Amino acid sequence: MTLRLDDVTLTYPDGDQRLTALDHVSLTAEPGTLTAIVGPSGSGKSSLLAVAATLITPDSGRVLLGGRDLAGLTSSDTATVRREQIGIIFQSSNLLASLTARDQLLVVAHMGGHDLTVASERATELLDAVGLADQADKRPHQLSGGQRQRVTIARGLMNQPSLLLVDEPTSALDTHRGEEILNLLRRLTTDRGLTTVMVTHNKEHLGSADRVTEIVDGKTRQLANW
Ligand SMILES: Nc1ncnc2c1ncn2[C@@H]1O[C@H](COP(=O)(O)OP(=O)(O)OP(=O)(O)O)[C@@H](O)[C@H]1O
Repeated sequence: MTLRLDDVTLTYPDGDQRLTALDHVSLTAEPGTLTAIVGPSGSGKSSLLAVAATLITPDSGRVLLGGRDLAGLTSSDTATVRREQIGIIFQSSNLLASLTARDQLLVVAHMGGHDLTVASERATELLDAVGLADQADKRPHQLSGGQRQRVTIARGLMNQPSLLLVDEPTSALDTHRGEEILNLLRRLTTDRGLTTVMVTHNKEHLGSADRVTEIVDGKTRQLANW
């Protein structure tokens, strides 16, 4: 599904004033494409992801998913959209220490009230897709950082989202493992027709992106050559 942010402004309380985190931001991300968001610390990248994830309602402007304006939805409908259509891969992956890779995925299906037989097949398929078919019974401490990030990505895809939001997927990884994760995200985006929006600090990763949007002081601009 296409994600569209249309003239979105978001402010936070800042003493007795307001701090503008997103300043009339517009952005369109299409299915099967990977959009990278770059910008200095504090420029509004995480705020942009949080708005796209429906976790924060902007002060003004519209967020549309598949042409549907999310502002008109009740909070319970918004939660349903988030659960069924949006996969979120945030920096602190929050894998549960006591669960195997496979159970990290199944717990998502369990919370979503999904048929567990279908979920089990899906977990097997996803662990295979991220290259962890033979690591399914390992717990987080038995996996490398790159493998843990793969589990997080597979978990983010468990509910078959159409929009995948990713915050700094390689921040804890060395260059080689980071590249592998980028390649994986690129492949999953293409193969599954995902609309992927990824925040990254790493300029070397931009080659994998279809579009690169820079954000500075809450204002976006699309970079030339993308
Ligand atoms: N909950 C909040 N309350 C008040 N101000 C906030 C809040 N969250 C973020 N901010 C401020 O909004 C601005 C944008 O923050 P945001 O986290 O979106 O930037 P960022 O580009 O993701 O930064 P980083 O790269 O450091 O994670 C910053 O000035 C930040 O201090």
